[in-house]
Amino acid sequence: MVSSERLSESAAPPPMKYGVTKPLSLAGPTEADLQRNAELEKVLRESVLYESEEETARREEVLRRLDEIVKQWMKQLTRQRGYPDQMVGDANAIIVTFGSYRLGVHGPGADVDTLCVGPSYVNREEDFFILLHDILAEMEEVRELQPVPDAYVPVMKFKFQGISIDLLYASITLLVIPEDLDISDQSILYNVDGPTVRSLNGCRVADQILKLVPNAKHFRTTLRCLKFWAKRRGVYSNVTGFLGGVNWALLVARICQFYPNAIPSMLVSRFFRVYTQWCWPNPVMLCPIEEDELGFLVWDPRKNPKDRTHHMPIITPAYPCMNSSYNVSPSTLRVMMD
Ligand SMILES: Nc1ncnc2c1ncn2[C@@H]1O[C@H](COP(=O)(O)OP(=O)(O)OP(=O)(O)O)[C@@H](O)[C@H]1O
Ligand SMILES: [Mg+2]
Repeated sequence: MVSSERLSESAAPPPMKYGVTKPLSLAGPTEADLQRNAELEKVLRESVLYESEEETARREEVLRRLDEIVKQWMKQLTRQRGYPDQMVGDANAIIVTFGSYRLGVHGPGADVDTLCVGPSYVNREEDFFILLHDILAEMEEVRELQPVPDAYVPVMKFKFQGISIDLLYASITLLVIPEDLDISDQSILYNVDGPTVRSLNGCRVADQILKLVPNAKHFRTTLRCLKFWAKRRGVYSNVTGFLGGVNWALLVARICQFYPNAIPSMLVSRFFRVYTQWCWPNPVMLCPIEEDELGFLVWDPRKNPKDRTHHMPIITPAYPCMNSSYNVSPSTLRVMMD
């Protein structure tokens, strides 16, 4: 005889699949979990992990100003190049955010990662790093302007009204940039060079992460908590071989996929349960790695010998998928596992 419990189990629809495997558990919170969650949220609030309303408003104002500045720069440049009036009228550039600000997990004083997207006739080397640089250098509100054109991801760093900004530039194969440009669309990568793909990648990754988690609010609270923990434990830093913002975000997002109905207090404990048992270098990924249709290098240890040397692969979810934690060494991995 089949028990009624078994019967109802087999009659239920197959569980919704998030990511590359089925969930590990569909359990929701118990009373005790709800109580622990309220305590967790209280601790996060008391630890000043959230910025004030005033700071939020200031960041928004700074982003509005930046958007105005790049739009003016674009019009001025289009006019100087002698394009017809209609094209000057249509000339446009947009500012989009990525990183922790875009994910909604930035704390007080965090930088804002921004990308300016411009048309095909406006380049990074001169138009961005010389013309826009000089416009910014003249402005009262801009301090500590520091161009880094030769970085793996070329960037202009500065403070705008006291807020730290990382500004990247991507010139795409359009003559006019629409205000509602969809950066997630793969066609944006046609005919662009490596630094441009890498510059667009941050926004594409942030968008994908938010799409691939079952509950963005729970994801955010859990990530805030893990970032707080990692900073206190001294393991929050990409450059020193530990994990940075995007790596922690991907690890937490995968836990959210494994436990789609869990709330942050449960997700934090499952995080440690899963990753203390994880068999590295098995990769953590939020979705299957797409084939390299456009010819950009994607993470593939079967094809690329270098990818076989990665100790803790945490794969980005937007084409071209890469390992975001190539800096981790056996010793930093051991420290994090301990
Ligand atoms: N190693 C990396 N691999 C892939 N993308 C990266 C890497 N490092 C940075 N990025 C991209 O640049 C963005 C900004 O990096 P940043 O170090 O400011 O992290 P963050 O997520 O914004 O966290 P934080 O709150 O510390 O600023 C990341 O979210 C990610 O999209
Ligand atoms: Mg950042």
